[in-house]
Amino acid sequence: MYLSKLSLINFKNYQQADVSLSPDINCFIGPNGAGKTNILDAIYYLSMCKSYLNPIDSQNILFDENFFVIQSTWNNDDTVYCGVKKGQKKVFKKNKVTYEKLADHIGLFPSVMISPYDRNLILEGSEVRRKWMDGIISQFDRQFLHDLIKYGKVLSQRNALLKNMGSYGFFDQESISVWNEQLIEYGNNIHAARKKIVDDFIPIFQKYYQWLSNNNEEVSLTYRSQLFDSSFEDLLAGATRNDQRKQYTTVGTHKDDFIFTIKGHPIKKFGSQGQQKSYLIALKLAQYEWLLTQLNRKPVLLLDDIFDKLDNGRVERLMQMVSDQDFGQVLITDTDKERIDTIFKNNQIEYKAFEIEENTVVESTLKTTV
Ligand SMILES: Nc1ncnc2c1ncn2[C@@H]1O[C@H](COP(=O)(O)OP(=O)(O)OP(=O)(O)O)[C@@H](O)[C@H]1O
Repeated sequence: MYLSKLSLINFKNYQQADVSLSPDINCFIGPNGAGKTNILDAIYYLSMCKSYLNPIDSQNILFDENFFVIQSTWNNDDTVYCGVKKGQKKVFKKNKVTYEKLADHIGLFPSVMISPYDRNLILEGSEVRRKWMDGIISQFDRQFLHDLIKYGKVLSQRNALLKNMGSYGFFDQESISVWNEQLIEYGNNIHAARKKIVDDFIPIFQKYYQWLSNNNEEVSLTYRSQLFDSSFEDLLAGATRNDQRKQYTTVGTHKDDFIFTIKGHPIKKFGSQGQQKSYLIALKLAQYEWLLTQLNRKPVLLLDDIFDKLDNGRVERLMQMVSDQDFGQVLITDTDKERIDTIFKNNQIEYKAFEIEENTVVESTLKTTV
């Protein structure tokens, strides 16, 4: 699965851009703010029907315009179209046929982005990590996505009821129990799916981290959930008073977390910047391998600003890995032409280069040949 052609109209800083890509490695080079990440984000849109960076579609329209269009050709054959117009519903088409539900598109043109914004996975609260893990599962497990949406709806109804009862100063266990049943059903399914993926995911993730760090450091990932300690029924029963007092649901899978550690300690506190970055890259490469296995198609790998904070050994091992045949199409951004050229020449890797200047993408003459 690879993207052969990409055309942008009024997407972020691009009034118009047309790019013909190599099925292997593509590098986008330009100064800060040139629009390198925006190219990767356009591809992420085609894959996931949304921006990786800005969830508000209309804010991805070029300033002072009222629509954007992203068009693409995949494997020189399939076309995918994304159109956003202010005040209108987003339109997605595959081979000129409009999707009724965007969810039907997810998983057909998979991609994995590795970006400096992934730091949030380590630094922020548990919600970011749950969303990331749930996003992976949802790409191949429609039932999980359904259960997740239902769980969210039931949870907000239950919370609204608790708040309502709190403000009127009464508590009716029977009304609450109506929601408990559904919460338990969907919650147990979510827990089982998260547990399954983590069990399978850990060895893949560790394999990539070992490779990157040259077997130097031991890392782990643990799924933490209240459902490991008690059944959901017992948790809810035990939390009745607390829920009543706090006026929201204090137990359940919406409290789950994924704990990231290095040498047995939280990576957030005890990992260096390079180790944290390596950890995130290994997580995302594991995500890549996982999706490839589940979807049976190679995702496009989007590497944004990947070289920053990594030592030369890790950079070289990473580039050797992604240029290997296990990976398909790769897009890389960097500010430094010389660095790109040196890394690829040293590793005898061929690539196609693009330079970005003044909101224009130009195919570069820079190209290494093995
Ligand atoms: N809706 C928009 N309309 C016009 N320009 C936009 C819009 N959204 C973002 N931009 C511009 O896009 C540019 C940022 O692009 P991008 O993040 O792709 O840069 P980059 O080349 O990756 O930079 P860096 O090397 O600093 O990471 C900024 O100049 C920003 O003003």
